[in-house]
Amino acid sequence: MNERQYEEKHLAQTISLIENEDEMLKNQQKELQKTMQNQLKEVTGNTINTATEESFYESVVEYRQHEHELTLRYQTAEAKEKRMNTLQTMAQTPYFARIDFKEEQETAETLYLGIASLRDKKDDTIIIDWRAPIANLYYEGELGEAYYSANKETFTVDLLLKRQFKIQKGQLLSMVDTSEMINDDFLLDILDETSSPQMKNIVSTIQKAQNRIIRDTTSKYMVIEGIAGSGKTSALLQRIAFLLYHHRNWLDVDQVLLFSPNHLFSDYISMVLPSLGESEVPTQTFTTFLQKLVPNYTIRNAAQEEEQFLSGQDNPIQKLKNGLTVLNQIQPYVASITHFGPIFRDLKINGQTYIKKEQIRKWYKQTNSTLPLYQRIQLLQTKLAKKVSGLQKDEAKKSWVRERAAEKIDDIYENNPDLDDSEEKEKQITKQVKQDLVKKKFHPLTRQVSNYRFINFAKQYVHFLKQLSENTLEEYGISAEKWEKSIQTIRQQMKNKEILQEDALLYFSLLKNIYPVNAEQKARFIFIDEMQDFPPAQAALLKQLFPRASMTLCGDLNQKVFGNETIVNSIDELFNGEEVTRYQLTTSYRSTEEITAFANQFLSQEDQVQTTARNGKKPLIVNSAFQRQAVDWLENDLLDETKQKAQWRTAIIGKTTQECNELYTLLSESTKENSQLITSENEFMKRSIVIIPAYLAKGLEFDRVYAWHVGENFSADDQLIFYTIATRAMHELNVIAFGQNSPLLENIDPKTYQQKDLMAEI
Ligand SMILES: Nc1ncnc2c1ncn2[C@@H]1O[C@H](COP(=O)(O)OP(=O)(O)OP(=O)(O)O)[C@@H](O)[C@H]1O
Repeated sequence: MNERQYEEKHLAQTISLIENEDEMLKNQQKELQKTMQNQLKEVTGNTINTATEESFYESVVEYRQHEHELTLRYQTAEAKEKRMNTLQTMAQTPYFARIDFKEEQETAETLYLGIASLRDKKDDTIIIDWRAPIANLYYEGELGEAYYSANKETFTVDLLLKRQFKIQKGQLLSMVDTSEMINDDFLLDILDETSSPQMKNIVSTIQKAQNRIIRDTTSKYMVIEGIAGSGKTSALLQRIAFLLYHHRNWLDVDQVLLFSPNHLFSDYISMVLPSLGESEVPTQTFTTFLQKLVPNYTIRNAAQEEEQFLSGQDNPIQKLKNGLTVLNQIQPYVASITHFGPIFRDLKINGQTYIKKEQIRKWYKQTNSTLPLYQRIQLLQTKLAKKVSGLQKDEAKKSWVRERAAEKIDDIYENNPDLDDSEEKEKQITKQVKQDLVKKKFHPLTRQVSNYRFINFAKQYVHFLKQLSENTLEEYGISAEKWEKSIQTIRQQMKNKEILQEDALLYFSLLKNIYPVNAEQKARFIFIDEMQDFPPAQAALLKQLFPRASMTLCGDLNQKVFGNETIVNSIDELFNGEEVTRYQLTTSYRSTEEITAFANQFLSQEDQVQTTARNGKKPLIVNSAFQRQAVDWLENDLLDETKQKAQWRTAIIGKTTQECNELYTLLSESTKENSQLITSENEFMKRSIVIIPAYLAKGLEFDRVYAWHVGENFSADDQLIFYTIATRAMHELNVIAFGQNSPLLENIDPKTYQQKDLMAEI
């Protein structure tokens, strides 16, 4: 038997083991639904009959033992369900690599690496989880002396073999032995594959630099910077899977918060964790997160709206609020109002005042003045609750209550003829009815007290904004007049129960310092993707809310598409004095060398060394005389589907939604049928050709990209937008220009692209 035949046989045996375990768990699930007694009787019969490979179960005893071990391992129905999902994925691709090694005097061992572990009937390990410490030998070890660490100890082994497999649908397609890193051809093979509407995992080809990020369990705060397509998102998701495994004794998916820039992107990455055998971690945008904290207002996220992204103009007020300056002033502000107390409001029912704000302030002043504001407010709340209950007692004595109660009692006795009509019973019922009547009337008041609505938060927020120093405003170039005007707008918005995201954040932070807000404290790991578009104030709030949580931030300053204040420049201030581990990823796995070289010319940052993994065609710039000619060329080119291109996913990326809409109307009916216009983050990519504006395309990737209409609409300041568009392409990039020339394309090196001049063809 040669090596290939050996591996094929091993693969078949492994798949049968997987199927057997799956079968066994399925049966266990069924049995769980029956009674304990039936279960005991039936388990043996059922499951043994279903065993497909006779030799597998040598005896009932052995089988029962194995079953017992499985039961112990996957105790709950939920764990069984999860394991069965994993087994289904494993039945297609049980493993992707094999390592052989020898530990000191021991005999050589062979381990296969997969998305989860698998044991045979003797409980011997057949497949090891890629996240197990020893699996690191595959990602980092070289043949010969190699090391791995487990439980803070380092073990030396003699690494004898590293073999990679390509297995699909249970079939061994190829295998290759490699000495050092993951074999280049193997990686290239994977990178050459066409893209898919949903991101794939990279478990079989994780690169050394990515592996360090994924397996870092010591850094509390981590910042990953890297060029477009260097696998930041991939590493981040693999890291989540790794941490869920590493901390499996206590970490649950609901303790992981994953922030993504928009819903379209969330959908794109949603299958990665399930494909690794993990439950999906619900991805959220910061807006949806904040909305839960500020439920009384509808949050508008103008920062992510297209106009702003396109105008490229900074909105100084928004910039100021999204930075750390204003947020940092909340605590001192709250300290400054503690003596006098916050702005109170009358407690009213239907316009009638029951407790005046002046009275509330008096009671506030009686609370212990050495305590911080939020504790004094808690004491005040207790006092108010008592007062409201006193008011209720007084109310119960009023004539309307007596009259309504008498009516009710008549009704009660009429409807319940058998009811005990003794004097005592009637007295008891009357008391209850009176109480209920008063309670109902006072319900709005009790709610106001329990929700701390005796404080006028909207007014307080406005007061906070008003006292911001002129110096602070000046720093951001904001005149006092402009500031005042913006405050008026906020007032109006809040009256309409609306609030801008940057205000909602500050408003919530203010609330949090005035009374004890019950925000969920569960998060232990926070992940932020595309951090270049995540303002510092947002990260700071997360840090305040979850002080124990570890944070992983990743992004690329070069793909900053919103003209906002960015976290990247505030890292030092944000993590003031705390250690932040920084990682850099400098190889692009997405785009070919040619596309990367072309796109790099639009970078504004001082750059790191960059490498790429693959080669392809140079990007093509198509110069057309007018729009119709450009559309015709585009439609023709889309039709030209050679065999390879037939499977490709294509994006036509416009600078604006408007331009995308316009292009769509110019397309022929047949092109329209085959393509999908995406203009909102709430849509999903369904077709293989999408027409999409730049700000929605960030983070996504396509086999082929057409940058639509790169003319005078792209100014010299739009470099980063253009960079983001160009780096969405994996294999082919076309830049379609018409109208006046764009200053962007003026100074680029002619050696980095090919050109097609349609004007000459007229
Ligand atoms: N180690 C790897 N093995 C195979 N493919 C990889 C590897 N690392 C990254 N890739 C692939 O490269 C592409 C880009 O990865 P990813 O989207 O994670 O990069 P990114 O840095 O987040 O990009 P962007 O900055 O554009 O958002 C994906 O198709 C991903 O599968």
